[in-house]
Amino acid sequence: MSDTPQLWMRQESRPGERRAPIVPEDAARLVDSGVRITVEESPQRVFPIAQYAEAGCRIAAAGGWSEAPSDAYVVGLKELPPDPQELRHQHIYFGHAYKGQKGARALLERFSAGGGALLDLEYLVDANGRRLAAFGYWAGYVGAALAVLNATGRLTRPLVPLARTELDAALHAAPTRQEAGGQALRALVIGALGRCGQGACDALETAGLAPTRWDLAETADLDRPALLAHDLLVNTVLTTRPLPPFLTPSDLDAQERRLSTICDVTCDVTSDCNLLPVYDAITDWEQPVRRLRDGDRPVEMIAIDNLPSLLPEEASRAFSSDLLPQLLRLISQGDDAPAWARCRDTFDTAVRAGSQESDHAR
Ligand SMILES: NC(=O)c1ccc[n+]([C@@H]2O[C@H](COP(=O)([O-])OP(=O)(O)OC[C@H]3O[C@@H](n4cnc5c(N)ncnc54)[C@H](O)[C@@H]3O)[C@@H](O)[C@H]2O)c1
Repeated sequence: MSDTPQLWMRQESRPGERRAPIVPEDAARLVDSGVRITVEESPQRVFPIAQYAEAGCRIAAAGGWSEAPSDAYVVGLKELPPDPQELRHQHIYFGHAYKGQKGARALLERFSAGGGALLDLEYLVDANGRRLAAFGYWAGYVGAALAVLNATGRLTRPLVPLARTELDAALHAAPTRQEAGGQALRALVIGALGRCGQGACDALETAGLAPTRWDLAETADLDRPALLAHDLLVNTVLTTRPLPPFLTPSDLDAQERRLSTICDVTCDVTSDCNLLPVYDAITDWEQPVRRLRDGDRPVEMIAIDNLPSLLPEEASRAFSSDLLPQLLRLISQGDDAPAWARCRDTFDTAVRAGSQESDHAR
């Protein structure tokens, strides 16, 4: 028997989450490379369990990870269930535990209590701090698609996960050229050179539009009238420091405004970094659109923070393909592999900071 650690892909416990961090084709590649993988059964995952079995994975019951061998890396995407309280494994997923989020301290304490560790996928970065595996492209694609469908009166509610062919068919059918008094819709993507931005531009092109593309150079001296002269705005900017906003509430009352649908893919609504302080809460699959201005010139906002989950197959494939080489390095080098060492350092720093805060509080 091999003494190298194994991967254990758990079931996602969040309702409606159909994505997987490792798709069956990549599971087969890992198995071919000598990696042992156990995959939990899941009624909601978009990839049938049989495909993982065919790939050579061992199959386990949903939730079986808590009994996995201690050296197994437990791989997932979204939050862990509340039990077991003590976490003894190394967990690879999006923990959202380092920015003071709700429940962050309690989660880190669960790891400390069990001797496990969080290898947070958001902090799996290269030497320049660039994310190595991310869902951005499909987030931007879906966000821009929803904006088009909303602006053309084609958005159906509630939103449900779908295949790209269905979404693209809806985009092809959307009357983007007849809207706004017979003129083609004018769409602007800010952050167009980034992952989400590229996805957004591609979705707009699929809908027959030629988006205006702005990134850092174009917003350095913001031309707000030009911004307001677009029907659709898709914001995909990533900023980690507060900057002057792209829009303020008074801009929505401007006479010359053409803007009628905004999709804030970035969704920094409650943070100091929010570049669109014209709304105060995200929207969701049940109620994807919020009206910011009524009357004959309405403005509507879409701000959904789990956009890639709406295209689970494509989003999973892209993410898994990014993650695959990193998993191979993890198995061969452990967390000595530079990217995983960075991840582990981020966790250790957060745990130390948490225990210092607790000491001060005593
Ligand atoms: N809503 C969702 O479901 C969802 C999913 C994935 C990512 N996101 C969020 O989307 C955002 C973008 O993610 P990404 O992976 O595309 O990031 P990225 O780093 O690939 O791209 C960000 C882009 O923003 C540009 N930018 C930064 N500051 C700017 C400014 N002031 N003006 C114009 N452009 C500017 C950068 O140059 C870059 O091209 C992040 O905040 C991320 O958390 C949201």
